[in-house]
Amino acid sequence: MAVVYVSIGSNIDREKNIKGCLQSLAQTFGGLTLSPIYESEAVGFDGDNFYNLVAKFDTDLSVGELNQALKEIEDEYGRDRSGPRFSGRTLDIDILTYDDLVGTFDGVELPRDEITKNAFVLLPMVDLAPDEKHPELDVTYARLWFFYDKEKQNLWQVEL
Ligand SMILES: Nc1ncnc2c1ncn2[C@@H]1O[C@H](COP(=O)(O)OP(=O)(O)OP(=O)(O)O)[C@@H](O)[C@H]1O
Ligand SMILES: Nc1nc2c(c(=O)[nH]1)N=C(CO)CN2
Repeated sequence: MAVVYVSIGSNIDREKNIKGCLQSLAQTFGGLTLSPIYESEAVGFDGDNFYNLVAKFDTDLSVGELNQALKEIEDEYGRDRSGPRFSGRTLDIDILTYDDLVGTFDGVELPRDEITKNAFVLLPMVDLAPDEKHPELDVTYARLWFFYDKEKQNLWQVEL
């Protein structure tokens, strides 16, 4: 069994899509541990605010199989892959870490570099695993958050 952390985001029909995503993930992978949900402004493009969270679960799937399974869940929620990379999205699920793997596996870069770049990924990761170490940097997530430039992004916790 591998322990996986994934980030989940939506800025179109976001409450419905996030709730549906969590149901589908639970159905496919069993028990999930969830961070709080955060709202933040769209980073990188001018669009509606996002909801984001991080989920932790166990899986026997390989990295490639997991990536495929997550894409199928994205597709269930009407993900349109034809638009520009930075545009509104019904549902985005990205693998952040898979055990302590470092490198590129079936086209998936691990750990995902958004962990250290975006508060909407790093803060929910800190909520779930403050004392765990980032596999590549060998520094705890709590420490990464301590050094994160908090001016860079405004985000606030929401209840669905
Ligand atoms: N850590 C990762 N998690 C998921 N996909 C990854 C990762 N690293 C690389 N990839 C590759 O990037 C592709 C992402 O495709 P997708 O259609 O989800 O793009 P996107 O969601 O528009 O990009 P992003 O999620 O970065 O905004 C995946 O098929 C995968 O091959
Ligand atoms: N706040 C926020 N901004 C984003 C997000 C996201 O999940 N949250 N995802 C993006 C593309 O993956 C681009 N910008």
